[in-house]
Amino acid sequence: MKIVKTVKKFLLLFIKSFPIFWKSSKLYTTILLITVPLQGILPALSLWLAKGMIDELSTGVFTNLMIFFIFWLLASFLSSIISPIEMTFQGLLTDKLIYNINRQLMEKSSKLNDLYYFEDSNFYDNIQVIEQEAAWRPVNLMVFATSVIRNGISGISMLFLLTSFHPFISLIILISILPQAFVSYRLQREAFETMVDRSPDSRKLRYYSSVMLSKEHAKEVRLFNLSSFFINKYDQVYYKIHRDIKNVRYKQAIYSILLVLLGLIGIGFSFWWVIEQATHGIFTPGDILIFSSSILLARQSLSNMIEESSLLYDTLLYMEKFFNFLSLKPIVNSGTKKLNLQEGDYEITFNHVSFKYPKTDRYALSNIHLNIKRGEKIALVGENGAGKTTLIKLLTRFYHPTEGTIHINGVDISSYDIHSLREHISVVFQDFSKFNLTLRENIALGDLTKIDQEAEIWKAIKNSNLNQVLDQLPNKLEQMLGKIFNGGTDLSGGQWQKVALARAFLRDSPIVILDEPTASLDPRSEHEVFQSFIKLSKDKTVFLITHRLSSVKMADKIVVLKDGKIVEVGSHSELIKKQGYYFELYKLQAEKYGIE
Ligand SMILES: Nc1ncnc2c1ncn2[C@@H]1O[C@H](COP(=O)(O)OP(=O)(O)OP(=O)(O)O)[C@@H](O)[C@H]1O
Repeated sequence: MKIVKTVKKFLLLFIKSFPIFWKSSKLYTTILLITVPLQGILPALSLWLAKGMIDELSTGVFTNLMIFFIFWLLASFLSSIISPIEMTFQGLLTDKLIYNINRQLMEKSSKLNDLYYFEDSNFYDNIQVIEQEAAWRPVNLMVFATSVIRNGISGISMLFLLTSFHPFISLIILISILPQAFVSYRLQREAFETMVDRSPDSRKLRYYSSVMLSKEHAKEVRLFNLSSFFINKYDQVYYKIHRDIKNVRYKQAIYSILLVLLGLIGIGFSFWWVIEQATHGIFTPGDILIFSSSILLARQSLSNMIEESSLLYDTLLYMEKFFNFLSLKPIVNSGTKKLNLQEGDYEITFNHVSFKYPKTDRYALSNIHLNIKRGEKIALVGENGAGKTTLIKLLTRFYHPTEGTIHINGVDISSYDIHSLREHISVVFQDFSKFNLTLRENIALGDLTKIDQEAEIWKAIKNSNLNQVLDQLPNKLEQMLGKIFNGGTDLSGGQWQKVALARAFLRDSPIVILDEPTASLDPRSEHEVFQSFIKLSKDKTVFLITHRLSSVKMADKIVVLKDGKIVEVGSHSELIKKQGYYFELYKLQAEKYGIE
C-alpha cells in the first residue's frame, strides 16, 4: 500500500511541477517535449527497422530493403544529432528554471510581511533548506525528469517490440524485471536519504562540517582548539551511518542477486521459446537478433527509469517544500488606510496589549498600556528577556498582539497600509543587517530615493559619526563592505553599527527606534550618536532600548519592563526618587561603573 501511495504522490508532484518548466520557457520546453520522447523511441525504431532488413535478406525478397535502410539511417542520424540538441536545451532550460524558482521564492518572501514563519524554528529549517538547495535542485529536476521520461518511453517501446513475438513475453519480462528494479530503487533511496538528506544523523554530519568551515565559529574553534572534537564527532556519526548503510547494502545485494536469477529465468524461458519457434521456421534469425537486443534494452531502460525515479522523487519532495512555501499566507495582513504623520500632533497608544509568541504558552508581554505623544523620547529598559524588543516588533507589525490593540491617532495600526506605516518608522535593531553592498548602498537602503543625493548621504555620515570609518576605506563611498565579494572590506562591530545608524538618519522618519544601537560603540561614539539623535529628532518620537542606564537619563519617559509587564514609568529623577526596580538596576550599574 505504501508503494501505491508513494507512486501516487510522485505522479501528483510530477504533474504539479510541469508548469514550472513551461513557465520558465515555452520554447525550450516544447523542444524537449519533442526530443526527449524521440530519444526514447528511436532505439526501438532502429531495432524494428534492422529486423525488417534482416527479414528481407533472409527471405530473399528485397522489396522494402532500401526503404528500411533509408529509415534506419535516418533514425541513426536523428539519434546522433538529438543528443547534443537535447543537452543544449536541457542546459538552457535548467538556467531558466533556476532563475524562475529563485525568483518565485524571493517574490513570495517579499509578500510575507511578518516574522511568524521566519522565527518559527521548524519552519525556518524548511526555509533554509529551500533556499540553500534552490541553486542545484532544479538541475536534478531537469536531468532526472528527462531521463525518467526517456528511459520510460524506451523501455515501453521495447516491450511493444517484444509483444510482436508473443503478447505474454512483455508481461513475463515486466514481471521478472520489476521486483529487481524496485529493490534497487529502495536501495538507492535508502542510501540517499541516510547519507545525504533527511535522517537526523545526516543533519548532524552537515552541522559538524559546517562548524569547521564557517566564519561564524572560526574564532572559538581555534581558540578552544575544538577541531579534533568536531572531527571526531563527524567520524563517529559517519561510521554509524556507514555501518547502517553497509548492512542495508549487503541485504539488498543478496535480494538483488536472487531477483536477478528470477529475472533471468523469465528471460531465459522467453528466449528459449523464441529459439524453439525459430527451429520450426516461425521466427527468423533476424527475429532472434532483435529479440535478444530488445530484451536487454527493455531491461536496461526500465531499471534505469525506476532507479532514476527514486532520485527524481527526492527532487520532487524538494518541490513539495517549494510549493508549500509558495502557498503560505502572511499572518499579518496590510490594511488600506494611508498613514501621514508629517504634520500635526499624533499619539501612539498601546491598549492593554498582551502577546505570546506562536507555539508558546508564556506571555512575552502582558497588559501593556502606554500613551506616547509626538516628539517624546521613550526609553525602554529592563533585564534580558523582559520584552523590550517584542514591544517594538508589535509596533512595527511583525506580529499581531494576542490581546489588546495598538493605535496611532485613534486608529488600530492593523488598518493602516503596512508599507505606509513602516515608511514612518526607522529601526536600528540589535541584530541589524550587514549587507554585502557598497557603503553608499548600505546607507541608502534607509531611503533608496536618496541614493544619489550626495548632501543627504553625507549628512547621515556626519550624524552617525561615520567620517573616521570612511577615511580608512580606499574606495570611500563606493567601497564594497563585507567579505563575500572581491575587494570587500569587513568593518568592526561598532563601525557596522554606525553604518546602520546612518541608514536610520537618512530615513529621517517621524518615529525612530534604536534597539541597543550603541552596544558595540565606544563611550565617545555613543555620546556623540545620542547627541546627534537628540539634536535631530526634536520633532520625532524616539524609542530607545538600552542596557546602559546612563544613556537613558535624557529620555522624557522611562518605561521599565520586567517579565513582560510594565513595572514603572517616569523620568529618571522620578524613578530614582521612587527607589523601586529602576533605582535598583541603576544603582547596580552606578556602583559598577562609578556613575553618579
Ligand atoms: N521568536 C521568538 N519565539 C519565542 N519566544 C521568543 C521569541 N523572541 C523572543 N522570545 C521570548 O520573549 C521574551 C521577550 O523577549 P525580547 O526579545 O522581547 O526581550 P528583550 O527585553 O528585548 O531582551 P534583551 O535585552 O535580551 O534583548 C523572552 O522570554 C524571549 O525568550
